[in-house]
Amino acid sequence: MTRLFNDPAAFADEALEGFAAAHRRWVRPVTGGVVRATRTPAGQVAVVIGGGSGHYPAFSGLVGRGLAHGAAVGNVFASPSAQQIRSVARAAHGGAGVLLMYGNYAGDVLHFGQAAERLAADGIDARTFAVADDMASAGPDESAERRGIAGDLPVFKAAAAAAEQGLALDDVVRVAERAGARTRSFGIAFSGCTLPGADHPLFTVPEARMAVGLGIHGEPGIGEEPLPTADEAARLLVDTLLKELPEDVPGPRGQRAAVVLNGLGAVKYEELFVVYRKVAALLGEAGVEIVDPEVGELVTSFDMAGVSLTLTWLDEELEELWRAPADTPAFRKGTLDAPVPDAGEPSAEEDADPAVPPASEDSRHAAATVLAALEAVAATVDTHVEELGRIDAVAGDGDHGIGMRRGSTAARGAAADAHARGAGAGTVLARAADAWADRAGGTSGALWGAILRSLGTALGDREAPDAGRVAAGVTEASAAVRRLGGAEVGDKTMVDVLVPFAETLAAAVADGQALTDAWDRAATSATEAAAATAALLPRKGRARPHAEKSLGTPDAGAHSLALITRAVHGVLIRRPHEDHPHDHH
Ligand SMILES: Nc1ncnc2c1ncn2[C@@H]1O[C@H](COP(=O)(O)OP(=O)(O)O)[C@@H](O)[C@H]1O
Ligand SMILES: O=C(COP(=O)(O)O)[C@@H](O)CO
Repeated sequence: MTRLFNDPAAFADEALEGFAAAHRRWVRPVTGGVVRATRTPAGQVAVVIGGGSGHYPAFSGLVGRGLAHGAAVGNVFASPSAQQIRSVARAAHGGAGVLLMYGNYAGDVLHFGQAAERLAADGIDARTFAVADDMASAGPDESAERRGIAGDLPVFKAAAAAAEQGLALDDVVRVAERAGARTRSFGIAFSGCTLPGADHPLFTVPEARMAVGLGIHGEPGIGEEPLPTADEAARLLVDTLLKELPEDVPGPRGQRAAVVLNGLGAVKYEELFVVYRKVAALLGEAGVEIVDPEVGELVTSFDMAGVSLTLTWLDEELEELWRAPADTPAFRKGTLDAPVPDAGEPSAEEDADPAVPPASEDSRHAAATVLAALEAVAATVDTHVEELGRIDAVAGDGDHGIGMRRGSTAARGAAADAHARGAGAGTVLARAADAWADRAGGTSGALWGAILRSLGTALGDREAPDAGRVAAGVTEASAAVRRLGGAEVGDKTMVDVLVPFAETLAAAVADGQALTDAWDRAATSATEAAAATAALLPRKGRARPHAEKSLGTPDAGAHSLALITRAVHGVLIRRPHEDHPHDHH
């Protein structure tokens, strides 16, 4: 249970604010997260890590000398937005490039990838690396699909220590890749976490049972077994990790390994030590030499009761990097001179109030309908916020409603602002797109940003947005989401709704139907397609490792998209004159 909070929607921001206030010796707040209190030395690669809130000390607690140069922090269990990441990276940059590091989740991959592109456009050499250590989330033949859990720590540390040694960006990336390839984790859980403001946990485990193969977002385990003793738990963790060694490790005997026994939030340190005692004995029996073990809370999931074991198989270089000193709020090793905080550069803020480009009267008129549509989107998301969270919690992380509400509310606000300043339909949509992606983060934030951006580009600020333009915009939005997320029809994502919606709309418009009627027909096909996702097995995103559990429940993002198309139709009916904007002339 998370008991102490104010407005749940403000929880992540308020936690970050308090964290920064409490750790001024190490960090200073910037837009989107924190950076080291000390400036990144000129010529040193900056390692910027990040992810959702709710995992402390990941990610902000790992910022300091010897570890990360900055951390971008998203909302609860949602990746930070590309804009947040870019802002943190610009503040952390020491002139020698940036390596962005995060756990392998759809939202993080999308936003960190976009941030790297924006940094490149700013003239900063930026690379990305996703940690994928969790053995439970995909088999060895699909190891690139694995999610990142407590293996984040040794992989981040290897790369950051390499940066601290002065290695060039290419070499820091090489070290990250090598540490990632040699790091595996596996975990077990006894109860799920309860998000701030929620009244029940994201999952429960029956009395006297344990979930095997945990995630760090309240995803249920992939299996269930009787509750073990501490020694049995240790044996399960060690045996699982020893079953899959990296390609270039022929056997455990004689190998040296960094070991992390991680508590997820509600397992006592004493319990962890009882388990560790047996972990150490079993690894010793297998002939593994343990190097600088860490036992404690390193990557958590609010109050989830669970524990995971991580091994990084060391070579000479990785061992030196693992043992190198570090001084961060939550992770210290060896000794470093006292840091000398400096004010650093002012954080790289975006132009807060960019001018609105000129627009034709037709387009400004259409912008009022666009604003009404975005108001209807925010209202329908608000009405269904709990239902969306519930659907997402069946096999995902339960935050779909929260993320969609943050995004759609921000989009409505930005659209209203742009409209009030005389923007055309294209600009209103473009501003709404940026606000949605920036405020929501997460997978759906990135994808909804792309949807609104595509529509905005198609409508523009000049021509009257007739049915043909709207249909072309929706078709481009469908292509953009597939391009960005890599999902196709049948993968059980919003793509299963977006594709039939776009195709039905385009076909009806090509048949000569008015926009209102064509949209009505397309929204009906969207509703049917969303319901049909219940029968699918997820092949992308958070729900993938829990494929069977999701059978019978529709995809959350597919469902929210269908609700939105229907709500927008309500606006088109109320403002049918927008079907025929030229009637005014
Ligand atoms: N690769 C992808 N392509 C398109 N849509 C995706 C993809 N991965 C996930 N989704 C959609 O995103 C929805 C989840 O959105 P959100 O709650 O923001 O996710 P997360 O919490 O994983 O960031 C899913 O229900 C699905 O419809
Ligand atoms: O949940 C996280 C990010 O993944 P999404 O796909 O955006 O939900 C975050 O907590 C770990 O970075």
